[in-house]
Order: sequence, then structure tokens, then C-alpha cells
Amino acid sequence: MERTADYVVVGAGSAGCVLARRLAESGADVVLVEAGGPDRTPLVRKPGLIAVFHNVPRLKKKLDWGFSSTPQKSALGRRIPQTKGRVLGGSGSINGMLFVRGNRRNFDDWAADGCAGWGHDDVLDSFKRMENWEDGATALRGAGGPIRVTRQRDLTPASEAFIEALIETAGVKRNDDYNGEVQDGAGIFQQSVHEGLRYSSSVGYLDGHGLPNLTVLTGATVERVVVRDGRATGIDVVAEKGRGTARRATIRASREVILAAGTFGSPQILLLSGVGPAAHLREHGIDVHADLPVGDNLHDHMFVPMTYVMDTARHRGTAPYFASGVVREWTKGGTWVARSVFEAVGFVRTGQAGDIPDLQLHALPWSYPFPNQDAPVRHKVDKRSALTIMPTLIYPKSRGTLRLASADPSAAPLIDPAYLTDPDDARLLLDGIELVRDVMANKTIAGDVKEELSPGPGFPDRAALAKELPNRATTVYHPVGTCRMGADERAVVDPELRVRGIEGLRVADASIMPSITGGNTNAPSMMIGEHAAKLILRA
Ligand SMILES: Cc1cc2nc3c(=O)[nH]c(=O)nc-3n(C[C@H](O)[C@H](O)[C@H](O)COP(=O)(O)OP(=O)(O)OC[C@H]3O[C@@H](n4cnc5c(N)ncnc54)[C@H](O)[C@@H]3O)c2cc1C
Repeated sequence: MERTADYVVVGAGSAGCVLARRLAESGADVVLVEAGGPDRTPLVRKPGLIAVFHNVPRLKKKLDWGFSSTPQKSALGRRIPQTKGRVLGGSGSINGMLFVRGNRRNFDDWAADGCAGWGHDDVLDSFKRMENWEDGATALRGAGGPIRVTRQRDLTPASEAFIEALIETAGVKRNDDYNGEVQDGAGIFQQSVHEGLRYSSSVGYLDGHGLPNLTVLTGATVERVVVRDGRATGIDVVAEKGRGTARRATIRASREVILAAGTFGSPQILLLSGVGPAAHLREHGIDVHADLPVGDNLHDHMFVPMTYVMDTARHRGTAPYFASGVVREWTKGGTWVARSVFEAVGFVRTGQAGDIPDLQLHALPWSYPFPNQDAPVRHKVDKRSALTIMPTLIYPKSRGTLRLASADPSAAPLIDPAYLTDPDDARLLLDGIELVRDVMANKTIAGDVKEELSPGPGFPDRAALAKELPNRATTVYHPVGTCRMGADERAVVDPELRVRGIEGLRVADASIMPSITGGNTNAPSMMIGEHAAKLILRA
């Protein structure tokens, strides 16, 4: 197949679907290329079925790249799963649907660090354009956009009690909209879900797009960007043809190639294309087109699961419970299957915090695998009703790398987030665990708690927890930063998202974040898609 388009967008994930749609709306001819398959399955689109998908390896294999980290030296040599969506909608098709913009300070910090045009006031319109917020438009929130955003509803008594206990213990206020004026406080999670449908960027931006100039190719894996005389002219693709057969093709871009293949995919494609650290490329026999720090600055959020047996959490992690939920959803609707599994959230400041919250608390009324989620099958989940709290480190100091294991594009990259290598990260997680213990001992909730299941009484104090932390800390699946945006030699892309030293090539996805946002990363990734379209179309 030979094809030429104005723009070739690589990766139909959270950012890529947004970008491709917006470019096509301008009248340009756009090809969006995705390695995974279509997303029209209830497994993806019915929010609660994420619980089933993550527990059944056969299903997970169909929608996930199946990556793991390299052995983590500060985490007992563990290989920690690096789940990443391989399907239309990308990770936004398999994620928890929590909708969090981050702290406005994050974007002002990006701007102060050399990313002109990415301060909060600059990106606000891109956030607003994307969303259809249930309370309607305000100066800070958007209405009428493609992504429906609703508050979680019908909270279990356990989650309600957690919010009250957090307010009393941490001295924070109830916050009705952490995506509004202030982030601090305790309240109800917002989700990209409406009437039992997941609003991934594929659902919001691609479903029924009706644009004849937008071509979406699925089952097509991009091996490299074709670079001639310092300019990206197109991409080399391998398309699955069924029954194990494949066809190779080149798709040319008359204007630009834009990588939106995510924090692992975009740097891997750049490295395979000869854009990256020169010595590393030469080691793999790859000709160097631009010597750039591609794959550096990998960082991620971490948490430690803390599970409390509570009848008021109501849900049970058993096969019959799941089955009855699914049947009730299909016959009556409005069950837990129609919503995210997360209910309550807190943004609080530990003793290490500056002037914005540095700890996020996720609460879900379900038991959780323990001691960690490393096993491909979640083998140890208590069957009783339980509330799990995830104290989450939102500004990790540890920085890792992504590198090639091989010049073979089908080989998984070496993903080394260097978890917990900066001792401040473990200290903050320990502060978070201690805070959660205090919260759960507060009188507004303590009477309903039957037992701390995890970490549990075997780890009674900070010293014991510190020893156990490397065995329990795990990822929230928010990797960012491997194609850092900036204006200095640490940058892979400039603030217009252009790859330094190569014409006609940009990156637009979570990999460009110079530093991670304070909260779940899906909304910021979709914002990056919106903002990139603006930058490209005004160029
Ligand atoms: C299990 C899980 C739960 C999460 N929960 C939440 C949550 O509740 N809330 C939240 O805000 N965030 C959550 N996240 C994180 C969030 O989903 C991601 O930060 C976001 O989706 C990243 O968007 P992206 O566009 O950078 O990459 P992705 O959405 O990962 O998209 C990249 C796309 O590129 C494709 N691709 C990669 N390589 C190639 C190639 N060589 N050729 C062709 N296509 C390629 C991939 O298949 C994928 O479709 C979660 C993530 C996971 C994995």
C-alpha cells in the first residue's frame, strides 16, 4: 500500500484521537495509525468491566501491550507491570476513567521551565474545549465538548465516611470540584463516564466523526519514521492481515508526522528512527539523525494499597458478585458496572509539601490484590467487602529511562522507571500510609472498620512499613516524560512540540510532559492532543 496524507498521526490513544479529529476538522487529509484493534466491545465501553478485564489474562492480552519494568533495584528487583492500552482509545480505553486536570501550578511550572505557551491560562481553553461537564460551563469548566464528565454517584457508606474522616483528620475542606478553583480538599471523584458509557477519546472524538478526510487504520504497527535529509517524510508500517500474515507499507506525510504513541511507544519509534542518544543508537546499529535525550526523564506515580474490611463498602471481589452485577446492569442498568470503581478522592499536603497538595488519596470500595499487583493474574484478593485507600505520590523525584532492547521493532523496550531511587519518594509514601491509618482511626469511620487487611498488623510502625514498602509500592500506570518538552538540551521537543533537529516531526502525548501533573494523567493527555492541534493549525 502506498498512501500520502497531509498529516500522519501515529497512535490512536488519549491524545492521538483528539489530535487527528481536530486536524481533520480543518479540512486536512489525515491518517491515524493504531497498532491495536477496534474498541467496540462492552469490555472496553462498559466502565465497570475494567475489573473483569484486569483479572482475566486472556482478555487483558488482547488490549494491553503486556510490558513490565526492568528489575527495580530499589524495589527488591521486582518487575512491575507497565500496563498500556493497545486498542483504539489507547490507555484511555482500559483506564479507571478518573478525570483530573492536575494542579494549575503544574502548567505554570512547565511555562517557567521554558515551555512558553503551556501555562495554566494558556492551556485552560484546551481543557474546556475537550469537556462536557455535568454542572455546565463556567469560567473554568467547559460544556458541550466531546468528553462527558460526571461526578461519581450513589457512594457507598464506606466512601462517604472516608471523606468525612479525611476532613476531620487532615483539616481539609470538602471540595465539590477539584478541577475548579482549588485542588485541595476531600470529595467525590469525577469520571469520564455518562449513562454507562466510557468516554475515551475514541468514543468522544472518533465515533460517528463523519469526516471522509479522516482515515483510521487499526492493526497497523509503526516501525519507524522515515527521515530523509533531516526531514520526516512518512512512516513504515506493518499491517496485520489475519492468520499470522502481515503486509508492509509506507505512508507519506506531505506536511507532518506526529507521534502520539504514548510514553513508551513514541520514544521507542524515535529511537528506531535514529533519533535519540547517539551512543545507544550506534550500539544497536542504527544510523543517527539527531542526538537527543529520548527516553530520559521517565517518571510515574506510585501508591501503596491499604485495604480495610468494612461491610459498608458493600462490594465483593467474587465471580458470582461480578456476574450478578453484569446481569443486573444488562436487565435494569444503573449498577456499579455503569461507573468507575473509584468513589472518593483527597488532595492533601504532607509535611514535605510546598504550597500545593503533594499527596492524592484514591478510595475504592473494593478489596485489592496484596502485597502488590505484580502477578499477571491478581492472585490474592480478599473476598469480603472492603474499602481500599491508595495514598499516592504525585510528585516523584525518581527519574528513569526507556531504552531499546533490540533494533527489532517488535521487541519490547527496556522500561526502567527507577522507582523509589530517590529516598524522598519512599518518605512521602510512608507519610501517606501513616495519614491513612490516622484517618481510618477517626471516630467517624473507625466503628465500621473490622480489620486492616493490608498492610496489616504485621507492620505496626514506620520502621516496619519502611522495610516492607519496596515490596508493596506499585504504579498507578501514569508514566510520562520520555520525550520531554522544553527549551534546553534536556528537551526532545520544543514548546511547539517539534522534534529538535528534524523537520516535519512532532510528538503529542503524555511523553512530552516535562514533569508529571498532580493527579491522574488522562485529562492532561487529551488536553495535549487539543493543544497540539491548535499549535499545528496556526503554524
Ligand atoms: C490500567 C490503567 C489505568 C489508568 N487509570 C487512569 C485513570 O483512571 N484516570 C486517568 O486520568 N489516567 C489513568 N491512566 C493513565 C492514562 O490513561 C494515560 O496517561 C493516558 O491514556 C496516556 O495517553 P497517551 O495518549 O499518552 O497514550 P496512550 O493512550 O497509551 O496511547 C498510545 C497509543 O499509541 C499506540 N501505539 C503505540 N506504539 C505504536 C506503534 N508502534 N504503532 C502504532 N500504534 C502505536 C498504542 O496502542 C495506543 O493506542 C491509566 C492507565 C492505565 C494503563
